[in-house]
Amino acid sequence: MLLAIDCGNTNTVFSIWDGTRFLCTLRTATEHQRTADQYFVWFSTLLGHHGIRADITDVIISSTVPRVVFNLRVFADRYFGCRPLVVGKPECRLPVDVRVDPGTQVGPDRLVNTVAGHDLYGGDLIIVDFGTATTFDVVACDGAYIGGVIAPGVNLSLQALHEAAAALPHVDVTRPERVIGTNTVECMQSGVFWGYVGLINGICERIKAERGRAMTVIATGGLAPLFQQGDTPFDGVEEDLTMHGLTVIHEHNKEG
Ligand SMILES: Nc1ncnc2c1ncn2[C@@H]1O[C@H](COP(=O)(O)OP(=O)(O)O)[C@@H](O)[C@H]1O
Ligand SMILES: CC(C)(COP(=O)(O)O)[C@@H](O)C(=O)NCCC(=O)O
Ligand SMILES: [K+]
Repeated sequence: MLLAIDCGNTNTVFSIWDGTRFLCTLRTATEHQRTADQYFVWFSTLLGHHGIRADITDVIISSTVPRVVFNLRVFADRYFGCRPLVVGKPECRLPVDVRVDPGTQVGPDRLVNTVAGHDLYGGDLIIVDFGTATTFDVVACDGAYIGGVIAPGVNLSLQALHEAAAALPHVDVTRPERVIGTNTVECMQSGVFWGYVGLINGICERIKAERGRAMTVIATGGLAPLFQQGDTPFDGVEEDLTMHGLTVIHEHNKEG
């Protein structure tokens, strides 16, 4: 069985793939100090709690935080006796091209999303991923990653308002019915939600105009379903897009 690990700047997600389906998905905060032993205590406790017996033989990691990779490598080696595939490292081959400026380091999560999007949808794509940052990945019809957009994440924007302005509280993102708020919380929620809807629409329109063609827009990340309710141009929402991409990349590396 494959253990796929997707480490973002906020959360790290572990999923066990048995070749047909994901047996479970576990989420923990990303902390670079966490040791291999700490990962294992947490991981094995939760598997026990869910009554899952998993015979893990392979591990694949995508990490937007380089410092956590060392301990995740030790975790794979010590507890599953395997050398993990790490997306973005030269030994991990991708089934798609990456066409960006020479020397550019593309976030591995964006490469994984590209592979998954191309596998599931084909064609020209825009992939919107709501993480710590909100990223737009542009995928050509042959599956190549050809660039994109990085915008501040939704929660990061709300957090920044709260931290920078003494009178603004911490609020959660939600879809306000009206644009005009009649109290501070509603005003902030409107600014972030409807502001973000404008950002998503505007960027997708401009990408399509720049490419001069129709494109399929896929959204992923925890907040994708929320924004689907806001006049956004999503043709599909795929909550497990990154995990799917990790299984495709693992398979591709096994093949040859
Ligand atoms: N379903 C959800 N509802 C509300 N907020 C969410 C949801 N899923 C994730 N978030 C928030 O979105 C932000 C980004 O989370 P995540 O997608 O895990 O980012 P990353 O991949 O960068 O670690 C975090 O602040 C997280 O708490
Ligand atoms: C843009 C990101 C910070 C998004 O990461 P996330 O929000 O998933 O933690 C990450 O993909 C990254 O660090 N990228 C490197 C720069 C680039 O992709 O061009
Ligand atoms: K992510």
